[in-house]
Amino acid sequence: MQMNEPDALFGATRRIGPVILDLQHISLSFGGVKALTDISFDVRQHEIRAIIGPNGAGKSSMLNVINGVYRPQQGDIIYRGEHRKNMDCYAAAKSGIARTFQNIALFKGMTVLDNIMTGRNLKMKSNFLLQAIYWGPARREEIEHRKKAEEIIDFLEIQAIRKTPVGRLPYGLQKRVELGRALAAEPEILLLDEPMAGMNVEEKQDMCRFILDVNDQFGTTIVLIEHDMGVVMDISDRVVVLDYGKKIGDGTPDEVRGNQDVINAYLGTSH
Ligand SMILES: Nc1ncnc2c1ncn2[C@@H]1O[C@H](COP(=O)(O)OP(=O)(O)OP(=O)(O)O)[C@@H](O)[C@H]1O
Repeated sequence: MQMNEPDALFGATRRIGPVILDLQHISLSFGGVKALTDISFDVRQHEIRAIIGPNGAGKSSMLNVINGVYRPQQGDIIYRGEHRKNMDCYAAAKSGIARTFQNIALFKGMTVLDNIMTGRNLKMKSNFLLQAIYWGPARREEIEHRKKAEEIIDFLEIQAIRKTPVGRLPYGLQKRVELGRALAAEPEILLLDEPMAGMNVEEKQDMCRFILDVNDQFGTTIVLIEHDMGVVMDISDRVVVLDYGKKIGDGTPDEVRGNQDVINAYLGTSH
């Protein structure tokens, strides 16, 4: 699919920009298991890009390649024009790629505020010693970071639970806190692994609204894996479809909906 005129495709009101992440011919195996075979797709600045596919299709593996958890045996990753054979977790986080996980990865005994503060770690400049004695620049920095965390708490409408230990919260709210922690890193690209899994309808609506608001108000580029087709088709600009580690579709929600290979893959798994 030709993507030369993004504004024409996405409408004048959206600020979809140039390609910022380009994955070319990515292949990844675990022993004899081919998780990804020759996958290529790109992500444009400010867009919401979904990755869908049946169970075991390779979606999480793809996110893990993007943020450096997995190193592909073949292929290239071009992020902000820089070519790499693989990403490195720290470098990915440092250069603006944040993510949430399929299974919530928060510190359950810590409060909402403190969990969100952990998302600021890479932004902290003062050294460990200054932080430990909470002196001078470290103190000023801490105040700045807390202010940012409080802004995120307001944005996600979780003021009432800011001092509650995360482990005491219902699942839907924990997912929202996890989003908050990822946002605290002020990412350029946000990777969301099944942000709505296990949620009821109301929680899903809230999460959809927050994802759209993050994209709209902060201009964050979003790459998400989601099983709920209604959600995917409603909020995504473009969708890439994987099946058994291969790409079988890529395009706008309407294009993907009409793709016979995609229809077959989904009908096949439902039997
Ligand atoms: N660390 C690993 N070690 C061995 N095999 C793995 C590993 N991670 C993924 N796989 C295999 O790679 C394939 C793709 O898995 P992956 O989790 O990426 O799929 P998925 O589309 O995210 O599935 P789901 O929707 O069920 O989460 C599967 O066959 C899986 O068993």
